[in-house]
Amino acid sequence: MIKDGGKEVLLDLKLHDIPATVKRSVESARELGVFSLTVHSTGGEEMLKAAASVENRPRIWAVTVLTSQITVPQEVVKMAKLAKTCGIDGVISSPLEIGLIKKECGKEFNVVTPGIRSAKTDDDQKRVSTPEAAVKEGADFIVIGRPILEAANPAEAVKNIYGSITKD
Ligand SMILES: O=C(O)c1cc(=O)[nH]c(=O)n1[C@@H]1O[C@H](COP(=O)(O)O)[C@@H](O)[C@H]1O
Repeated sequence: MIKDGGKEVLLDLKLHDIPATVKRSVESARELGVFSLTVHSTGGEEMLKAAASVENRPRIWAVTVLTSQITVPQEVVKMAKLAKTCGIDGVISSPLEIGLIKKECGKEFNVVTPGIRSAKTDDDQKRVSTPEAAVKEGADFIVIGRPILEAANPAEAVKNIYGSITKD
């Protein structure tokens, strides 16, 4: 239905399982025509390689360290490098590590960033930054949930965020 409307689907299941099961899941996602899907980089080298080995597959992005966890940038970069070595197309990381990942893994390696907050909030996200900062650092995609879903006027919230990232 979404595809029929000309839109792309991110299947955010964060797969984390034995290599054979993850491979089968990627094949199923391919049959559904999804644009991209997520796996946990902590699933390890064999799992990541199995996911990446599927032919004509959706784009795969590996979660480095969840944005709800406190960590150091070096740990995030370590997971990003592992994912890249295994043939994964990019990573999910917080906006705070974008520059470092791009520097270490190259500009073509996708960086997708949740943990986007225009103002300080008291929720579970620990490594956050604004939409403007994420785009400026080179994020390929930004993921924004509650600041839109829980806004009094979600359409207005989207308009404001879009305005903030498209002004020069
Ligand atoms: O893989 C993800 O999408 C993801 C990874 C991560 O490290 N942190 C993270 O928040 N996400 C997802 O991004 C979305 C962020 O939502 P909000 O925190 O409401 O903006 C949620 O759907 C999370 O599941």
